Amino acid sequence: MATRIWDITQRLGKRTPLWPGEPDLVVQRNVQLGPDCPVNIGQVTAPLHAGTHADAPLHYSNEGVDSAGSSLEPYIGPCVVVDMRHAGERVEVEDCDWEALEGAARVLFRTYATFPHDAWDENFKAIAPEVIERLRVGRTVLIGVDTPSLDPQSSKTMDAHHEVLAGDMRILEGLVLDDVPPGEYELIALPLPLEGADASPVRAILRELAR
Ligand SMILES: Nc1ccccc1C(=O)C[C@H](N)C(=O)O
Ligand SMILES: [Zn+2]
Ligand SMILES: [Zn+2]
Repeated sequence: MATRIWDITQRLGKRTPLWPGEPDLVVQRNVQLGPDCPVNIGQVTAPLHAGTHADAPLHYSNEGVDSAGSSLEPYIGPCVVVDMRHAGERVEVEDCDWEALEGAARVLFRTYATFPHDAWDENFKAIAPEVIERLRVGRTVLIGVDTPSLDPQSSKTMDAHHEVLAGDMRILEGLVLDDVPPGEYELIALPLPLEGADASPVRAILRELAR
């Protein structure tokens, strides 16, 4: 039997919801295939936090590494998907099943029943910094969310991001977890080696674990 794969990546296009105030995501054609030209050639212009992406530490610290400088280790390996749909406006310590999270190297939080592909959701659930702190102490290396940020849209202090920084963990945002049952998987979500970039788009997938 072939190993099952879940694509947990948002499509990038005109309809991709963007953080308020960010410039449009544009895929354009610069060269057109025709009688005098053998190929089509395009160009993409996009905010680095559009769609499913990996924050680089440079996003929340001027001393942090950029997307090119980050190790790939956190972005590939065993992970746990947990269902947090029951949480309130923030995922709190008491909302979590700490038995399931014990020793988890990578944790993906599902908060949406249905991912909002067609509209920006300004009331997305944030993750409490105390949750990140506990994962940091437990040696988690990567935290992923199906929302646009770990911190609330209005945050000026980015407390959850700073807990991530303290543990030198990595972050994935904008995952699509609608079709993924809670449980253990292999995660593969590699950032591009973009120099000077504070984030990178990723193609994020989960693979069924061999049994
Ligand atoms: N575009 C922004 C403009 C202002 C403040 C934050 C953003 C973000 O994109 C947040 C991001 N997704 C993050 O949490 O890493
Ligand atoms: Zn981001
Ligand atoms: Zn972030």
